[in-house]
Amino acid sequence: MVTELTPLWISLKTAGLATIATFILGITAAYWMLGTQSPWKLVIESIFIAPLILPPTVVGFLLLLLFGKNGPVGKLTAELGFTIVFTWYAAVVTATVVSFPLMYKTALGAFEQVDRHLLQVAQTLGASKRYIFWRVLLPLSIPGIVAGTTLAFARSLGEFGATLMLAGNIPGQTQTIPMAIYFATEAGAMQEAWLWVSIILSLSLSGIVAANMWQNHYETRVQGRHSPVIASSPSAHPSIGAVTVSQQEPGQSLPFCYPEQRKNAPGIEVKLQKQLAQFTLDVAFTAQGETVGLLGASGSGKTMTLRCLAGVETPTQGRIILNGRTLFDSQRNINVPSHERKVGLVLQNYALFPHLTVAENIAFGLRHLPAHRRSIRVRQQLLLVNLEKMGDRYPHQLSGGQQQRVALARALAPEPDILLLDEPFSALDTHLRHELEKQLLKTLASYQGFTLFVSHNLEEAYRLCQKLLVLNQGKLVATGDKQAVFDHPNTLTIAQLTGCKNYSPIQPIDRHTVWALDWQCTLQTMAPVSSSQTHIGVRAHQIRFLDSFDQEHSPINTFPGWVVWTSETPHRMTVYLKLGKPPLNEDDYHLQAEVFKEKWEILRQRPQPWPVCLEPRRLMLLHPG
Ligand SMILES: Nc1ncnc2c1ncn2[C@@H]1O[C@H](COP(=O)(O)OP(=O)(O)OP(=O)(O)O)[C@@H](O)[C@H]1O
Repeated sequence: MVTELTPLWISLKTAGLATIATFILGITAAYWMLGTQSPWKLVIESIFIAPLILPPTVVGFLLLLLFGKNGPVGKLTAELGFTIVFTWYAAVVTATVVSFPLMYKTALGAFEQVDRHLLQVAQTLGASKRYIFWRVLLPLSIPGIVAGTTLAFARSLGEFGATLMLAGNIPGQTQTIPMAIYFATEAGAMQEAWLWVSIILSLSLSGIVAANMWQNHYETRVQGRHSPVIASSPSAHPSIGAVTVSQQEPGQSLPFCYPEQRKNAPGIEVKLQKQLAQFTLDVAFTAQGETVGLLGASGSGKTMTLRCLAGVETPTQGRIILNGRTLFDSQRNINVPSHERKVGLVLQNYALFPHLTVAENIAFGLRHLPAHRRSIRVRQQLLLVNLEKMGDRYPHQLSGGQQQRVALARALAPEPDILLLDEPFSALDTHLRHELEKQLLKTLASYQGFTLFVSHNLEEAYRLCQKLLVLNQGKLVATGDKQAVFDHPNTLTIAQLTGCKNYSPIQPIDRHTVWALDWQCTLQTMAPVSSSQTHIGVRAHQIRFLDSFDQEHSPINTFPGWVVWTSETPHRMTVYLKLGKPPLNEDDYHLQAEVFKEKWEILRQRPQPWPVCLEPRRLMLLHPG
């Protein structure tokens, strides 16, 4: 049996060209779909997917209407002096159309898998959409795209029905392997049919096996590789080895100092509203070259505020002015894109680019610099965060604390006007938190811009920031110097959000005396009581235990207190107390007091009740809300 091999070449030629076309069209369509807000999105998506679910003969029929001599494309090509129908080009067209949905869907799935935070951070590092596509989105989608390309090739190779209708079965011209199989079987030439079946099976299966093997290999390299998977342009890869240590070494030479408010530092003025389906953010504040803590319960709008400042979220209305530069103004229709805002963003999960080394991550925002200066800056940033030996590592080869420092170095490298830190310590253990807090303080000491630090942790915010903003359900309920915010919370909500655990409704008795309804006691206050104040509060660590109880000579606001139950931490004891009379059960308590363990060891020896003093200067009179 001598078999003419042209079906093999025609199949390879048409499938190869169709795969190239599908690759370009599928990725372009997927990328467009990823970013579009078009109301026709669903309809367009259905059209993209249709060739996958329609019978091939229907696809062929529709293509015939389009490319036939009376169809719009057919007429156009006729005018240009050629026809597509019944040529091998027609086989390329049909193979492209039927394999397109596979490429499109797989590429879209791969794009959607890429962590959105990576793309947002890339924007804040000054990268354009195009740069982000080539440098972040595409490299991170490679396994999906390879899978899509393989499937598209296999599908193109196997296309039969639509090709038969549009290209026909012309031996030596349009006859592909599937047609050769069909017509060999029809003619009873089973050996020939078997040969073609074996060829197409080997081609398709070996393609899929090769793609799977490559994918496994790729994933192994991504999880534990030592060299980049995707070759990037040399300009984007600074050669940090070329920099000598005689360069400035900020990490070593910087004297440690608390980041004082910088007198001549530029400022930020923020007034913004963001309306969401179930939530409204409404904040206004100003700050100048200082570290400001943004405190608030979960869901109070801290991250949303940060996102609006970073430009990855558009406020519904308002104004953001940074160093005299308007970043956003709804009235003047100004919305500076994220990549032009000069903001540094450090997220909870750090969002390091997993396919780039530490040095490449830091260099990401330094594309505008010439290679040697970029290399120096990367080196400086590595020194600043004490990671000078880690430049060649990949993020997965770093500990959580090291990753956090890389994220900080990356955000600071382009010298942003504003540094936004979204709970950067939340993923770390207590020891590391403290270490990195010290590191952050040192780093911020050399940073001239304004820092907004989001945290749930009151003590952390207190240690790191000079000024505090307290958010409650989307509204700023307190702003000001941290000590003032903690000492004079003003409202019940601020007291609670700043960690006050003891509060009771009050009835005023005179200008400096109230009846605390929940605690069942009369209290003298240092501050005068106003009629609009509805509650009184005292912080747990400010409750005093006196040595002895003397009705005559005890300080004012001293009451007998019984311990209801206790809760222990490594260094402190929380003591739940009932004032005035013994508790009925373990839920019957008035106050929580916190004492160090040493004090507790002394207290616990004493007979109850203990003299509990709520000093007038420690009592906070609170407005509602
Ligand atoms: N894309 C969104 N669409 C609709 N609502 C959203 C969206 N993003 C956030 N929200 C809502 O906005 C509110 C504020 O969210 P945000 O993430 O700013 O809170 P947060 O204070 O940072 O909370 P946490 O401390 O838990 O991170 C929440 O009620 C949240 O459900």
